[in-house]
Amino acid sequence: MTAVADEFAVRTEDLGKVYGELPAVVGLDLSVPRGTTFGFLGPNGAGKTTTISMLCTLLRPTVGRAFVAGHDVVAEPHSVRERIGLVFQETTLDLDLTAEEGLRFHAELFGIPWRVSRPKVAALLELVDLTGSRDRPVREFSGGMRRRLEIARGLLTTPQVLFLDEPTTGLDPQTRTVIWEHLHELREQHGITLFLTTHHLEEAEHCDRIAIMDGGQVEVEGSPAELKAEVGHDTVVLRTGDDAAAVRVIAERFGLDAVSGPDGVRLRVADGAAFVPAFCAEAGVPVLSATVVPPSLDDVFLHHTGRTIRAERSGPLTVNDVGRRR
Ligand SMILES: Nc1ncnc2c1ncn2[C@@H]1O[C@H](COP(=O)(O)OP(=O)(O)OP(=O)(O)O)[C@@H](O)[C@H]1O
Repeated sequence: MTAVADEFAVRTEDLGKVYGELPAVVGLDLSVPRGTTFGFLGPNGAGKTTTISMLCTLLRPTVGRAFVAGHDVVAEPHSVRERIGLVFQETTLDLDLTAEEGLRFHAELFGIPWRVSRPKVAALLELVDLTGSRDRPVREFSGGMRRRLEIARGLLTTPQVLFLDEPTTGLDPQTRTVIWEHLHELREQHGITLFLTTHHLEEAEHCDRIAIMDGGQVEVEGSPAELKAEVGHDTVVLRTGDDAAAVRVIAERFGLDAVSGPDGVRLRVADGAAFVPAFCAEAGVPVLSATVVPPSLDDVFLHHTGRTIRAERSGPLTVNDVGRRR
């Protein structure tokens, strides 16, 4: 353990994992301050689960080092395990047990007797709004209730860091909002560090900082606001009386490329709010509406990787891909 590592909930140095010939995670250097929410944003196959598995001591790194709550994941796996909670992508709840029985059983697995865990179980069920359903079998729970119960289970051992792999995947937007309310509450009340992976842009917006991961590498890291500001352009959508003429004016007077499509004329411009009145003054065609859209995290992803997060990789990553990208 080092003093530097201890300041951070998670810290990695050149961490990497190779599966056979496949470099799934390459050269990862991360420092996540305690008490913050950190998100790994990337498409399927980016290496997010592999990273989280190494940090949780479930997978041995091929190269590099990682410290969680100040402990080395390879040299001190037990110390790491004592300080973390996990919420996996796939549900691992026992569907035949009631919510309360499941939590009690989990606490006993960690050697915590019922007389000790009982008040904690009650408080956690309350935290995730499941007190009224504590005696119902989990089989009867909705996806959102199951996920909330898994979050409660991840907290039973009072972790310093809670790892969540795709915490709200497969849930409807309303349930996602509820789960995020619980996660924010957790952080406020207990100062816990949340480390999550996601390929949902809205989920990434909840994080203090995100790392955009693609092809096993972190492309860029920062707060969602910083990353969006760096993209440096807005998207403007115009509805005009003559879209073809509007595209010509934009090219001739402003030197910008615009495209005309079913939703109107669309272009990228550094400052959309300044462009719209300037265009209206010069247009020479009626402007029916103008919309300025600030950059989204999808634009950030596109900016750094050359493709949208929704686009899947066309095939598995190879050693040559990584060589080219480095
Ligand atoms: N046990 C394994 N053996 C071989 N290759 C693996 C193994 N686990 C993952 N991979 C490969 O490593 C790469 C990264 O996978 P990983 O599951 O970490 O990505 P991910 O970003 O979590 O994706 P998803 O969002 O789909 O969960 C992928 O190309 C995947 O096929």
